Order: sequence, then C-alpha cells, then structure tokens
Amino acid sequence: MSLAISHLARRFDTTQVLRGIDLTVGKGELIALLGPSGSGKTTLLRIIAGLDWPDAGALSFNGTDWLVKSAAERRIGFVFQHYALFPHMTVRDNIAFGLTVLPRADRPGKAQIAATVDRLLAFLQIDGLADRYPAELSGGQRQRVALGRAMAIEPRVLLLDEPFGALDAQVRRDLRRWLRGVHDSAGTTTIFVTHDQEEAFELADRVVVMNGGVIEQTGHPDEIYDHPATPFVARFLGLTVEVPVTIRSGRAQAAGLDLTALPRRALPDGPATLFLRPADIQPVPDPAAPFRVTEIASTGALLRIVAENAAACRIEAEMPRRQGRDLRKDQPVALRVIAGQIFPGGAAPADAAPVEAPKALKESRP
Ligand SMILES: Nc1ncnc2c1ncn2[C@@H]1O[C@H](COP(=O)(O)OP(=O)(O)OP(=O)(O)O)[C@@H](O)[C@H]1O
Repeated sequence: MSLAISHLARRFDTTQVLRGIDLTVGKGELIALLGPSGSGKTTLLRIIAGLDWPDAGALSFNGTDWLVKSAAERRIGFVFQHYALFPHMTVRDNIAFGLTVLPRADRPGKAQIAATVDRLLAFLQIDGLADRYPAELSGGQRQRVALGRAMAIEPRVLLLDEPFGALDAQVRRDLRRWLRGVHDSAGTTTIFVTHDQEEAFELADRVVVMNGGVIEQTGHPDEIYDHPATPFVARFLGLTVEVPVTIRSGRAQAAGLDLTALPRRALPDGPATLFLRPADIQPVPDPAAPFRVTEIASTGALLRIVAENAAACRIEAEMPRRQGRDLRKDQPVALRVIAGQIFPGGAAPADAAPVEAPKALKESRP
C-alpha cells in the first residue's frame, strides 16, 4: 500500500465539498478520479498535494502522516490543465527547475541535473524541443514538458488535474496513449482527474467515480462499465434508459421486453428499475408486440429508434444502421435486452442502495 485516505472531509463555508472519502492507492497504480463538475475531484487532489487541508480525516503515505507535512516534504509532482511553464525559460530549463530549487543539501550538481533532464527529454520523446521556449510549442507539447517538469524531482505521487482538458480530441487521444506508456515504464504512482469517461477508462488501472463529495464506486474500468453500483454511476456511464420492471424469483419482467439474457439477481420480489444503454436494446419486428416504432433517425453509422407502448413507456435504442434495415416507423417491435443493471424500487432514486452483484459473477471477474 502506498497512499491511504480515510474519512476525509472538507467544507467551504456552507458547502460540504468532500463527505468522508476513503481510498487507498497502491504503488505504481494509475487511478482516474472521474465525476461531474463540482464533485470534489480537484479538492481531493489539492489535499493530497498539500495545497489544501481537510477539516477531518487522515492522509498517509507508507504509514507516514502527510497532513503534518508540507507540499515540498511530500515530494508530489503536479500537472494542471493550464500549466504555466516559465515563458522566459527553455524547455530544458523548465524541466530542470524543480531540481535547481531543492534545498542545497538535496540539490544534485549541475552536471547531474543536465544528465537527468537529458534522460527525461529522451524518455518523454521531446528531445527535439529542448532549446525551444514555451511560446514555440503546441498545447500537446507543452503538456509533455509540464509532465517532464513534474517528473524531474522523482515524485512519490504524480497528480494530474485534467492535463489534456484544453487540447483537441485527436491530440488528447495521442497523449493518453503516450502517458500510459510513460506511466508503465516509469512505474510512478499516479492520480489523474478527468470528467471524460473515455479518458478514464482507457488510461486507468482503477476508476474512482465521485459525485457530490462521495465516492460512488471504485473498480477496474470493465467492472464499473458492466456493473455500475448505483443509479448515479449507471446514468453517468450512459445507462440512460430507465424502465420499470417487476422482479419475480430473481428475474426481471416487463411486458414487451425480452429480458431472458439478463442473469438472475438476488433481489426481493416486487418493483424495480432496469437501467439500459440504448446500444444494449435490439428491436425485433413482431406483429404481436406491444411496442411500436415512433421515431427512426440515422446518424450515418448508427440508427436511433424510439419505441413506445400504450402505457407511454418510451425506450430509445441504437444500433449500427445496417442492422436496422428492416425497421420502419409505426412497426410493432419486441425489445430484446442484451445487458442492463437493476436497482430495487420503482422510482430509482439517485441515492438508492447499490445492488450486490451475484457472488458467482464477482468471483469470475479477472
Ligand atoms: N476555495 C474554495 N472556496 C469555496 N468553494 C470552493 C473552493 N474550492 C472549491 N470550491 C467548491 O467546491 C466544489 C467542488 O469543487 P472541485 O473543484 O473540487 O470539483 P471538481 O469535481 O474538480 O470540478 P471540476 O471538474 O469542475 O473541476 C465546487 O462546488 C466548488 O465551487
């Protein structure tokens, strides 16, 4: 274990921004903090960095209390979305900066600093930029330099706050892969803040989903994607279709829906809500089915279909356009559900208790 956070709370005036955060981050792990704006991600990162302090709770690194240590003593590397590189310094000098300001006793000699910077420039594949000034760099190149600067001091923990947030989509994707490679080679413990799901899922060993100052779920990206633990996580991860169902002997039932592909759940008989991704619903033409296609629209690659029944239950499905060739407006369709998540209760309140995945399912996960 390397970083341990327990019961961390932080309030600004009347706003409780963190409400009891518990999290451990292992050595060499890459963790993504994912959540909507205002969920407390940056506040948590600033507390870990020593730029802010909690009102309650504990933070330790390898058993040492970090709340009594200054930011410098913690030896953290920090990269922000808009990282202000020193404009009057070359890339080489920017990367060297953290080493040149270390207390005299810890400061390496000039030759050693130069060697460290050369090594980092090569490692980060930016050696061609060494003598340029920040104004002569693209946004993506600046963030590579910013990471180099954060890594020069050999940080115990690297903190990245939406480092690619200001860059365009293609550059973001390239940098994401580059960062994963850098992380794997360097083995630095890294915590990465993003509100971009794709970024979190592609990069992280573990994703921590935050909402309103609490952690809703922590887990491997696939586990979170396939088994969101709360209605909030389900909606946040695109399970936007909510259908009332009835549970009988662990099976969900709803008129006009084929739910046989869903595993049996350890839920009491009664009303529940099924959360679905539009891509996990297949409309199948069926003259006897209670649903009818009311809207059909193509986005080029995809076909979006809305189906409604007499009770005004409206379900949106999405599929590759070629798969939906047989579908027409006003056509009766049965809806086959491939995957979904069920939460007890009819109204699916945002704070409903998480449903335990069946034991066998959990154990079969990697
Ligand atoms: N210094 C401060 N004083 C008062 N309120 C603050 C302060 N810092 C943060 N907040 C409030 O705390 C809440 C959480 O902010 P935080 O920046 O941690 O969220 P976030 O999840 O990182 O959001 P974003 O994705 O928009 O950066 C917000 O409502 C914000 O307005």
